[in-house]
Amino acid sequence: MNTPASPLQPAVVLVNLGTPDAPTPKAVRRYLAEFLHDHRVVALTRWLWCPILHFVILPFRSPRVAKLYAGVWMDGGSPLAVHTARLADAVQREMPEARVVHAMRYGNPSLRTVLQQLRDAGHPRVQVLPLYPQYSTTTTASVGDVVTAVFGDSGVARMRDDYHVDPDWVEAVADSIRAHWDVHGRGERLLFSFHGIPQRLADAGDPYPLQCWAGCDAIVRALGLHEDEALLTFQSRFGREPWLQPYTDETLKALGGEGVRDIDVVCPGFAVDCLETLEEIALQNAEIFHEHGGRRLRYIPCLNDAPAHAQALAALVRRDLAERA
Ligand SMILES: C=CC1=C(C)c2cc3[nH]c(cc4nc(cc5[nH]c(cc1n2)c(C)c5CCC(=O)O)C(CCC(=O)O)=C4C)c(C)c3C=C
Ligand SMILES: [Fe+2]
Ligand SMILES: [Fe+2]
Repeated sequence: MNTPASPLQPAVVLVNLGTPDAPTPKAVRRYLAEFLHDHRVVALTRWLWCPILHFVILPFRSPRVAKLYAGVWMDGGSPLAVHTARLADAVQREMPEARVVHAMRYGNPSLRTVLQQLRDAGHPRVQVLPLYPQYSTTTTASVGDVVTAVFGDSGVARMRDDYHVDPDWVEAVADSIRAHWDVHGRGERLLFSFHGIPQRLADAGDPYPLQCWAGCDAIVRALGLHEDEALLTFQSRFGREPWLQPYTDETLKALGGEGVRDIDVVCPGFAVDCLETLEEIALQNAEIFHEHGGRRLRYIPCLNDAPAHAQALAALVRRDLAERA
């Protein structure tokens, strides 16, 4: 937290998922252990899940995933950490009237610690914005758990649930796609790839897939695309059960086989670039597309700390704070 503290100001906390502190098996293991112990992420009973996690997933996944992180690591750290910090700085510049900080649900800076510091500093209003445009019990609700644990029902802290069809955000994403087309040219299709969740959770009422569809629809309309020019898929499967479909990798294989040569991919479920966009989409899925006959997969970066992104988020937070004034 690098902004001078003024307890009378409202505080704004931008929360992202979290990421390892280093691209090493040890740091990745520590991060995955915290992440995958969260009941919101894996709800299996602990006597069943803990042996699988401690004896299979953590020992085997950590060294493999550490190599993937090493391939996208930036000078200042993991892309998710660097871009989230820069985004918080950009929102702070848009909101001099508030103290804007960022926190991570897993890893550092720890959400619990950041919230405790803000509570102890006596900020009268704390507005929490999870950097997930679409609500999911696996992500947004987990942030809510920590907010409730720290602030209880004091009324000091409030959290926004989603912003998947916020007009400023939709326009910022659409503008970033247009700007990318202006510089790099336009592929035959625009594929929207969102992080998946288990299908079981959607069946139980998690609104996440509906919000992905609604947001995608709004962006497609803002771009004036025909329905058959855009596709929506889900990436980042984890475990063996069915996740939301269609899957991104399977769709790219099929498109390559159908003779589609150039494709653009955008990931509006991710506020900032991270392992899942820079490695899974821009590297792994680009290779899959090539292997199946595609020529070029152009990845359109996340909004990151673009001024339009910071302005859209600042406007959301300002509205949320005004409702409580
Ligand atoms: C954008 C929203 C996200 C949802 C919904 C989500 C659900 C979800 N994720 C896992 C398992 C993993 N996700 C991992 C990385 C990761 N996930 C998100 C976002 C969402 N996850 C982001 C932004 C990232 C990247 C973090 C980074 O450091 O860059 C990982 C770690 C990487 C790996 O081991 O593959 C796992 C594991 C589950 C199980 C889940 C819902 C049940
Ligand atoms: Fe455990
Ligand atoms: Fe994830």
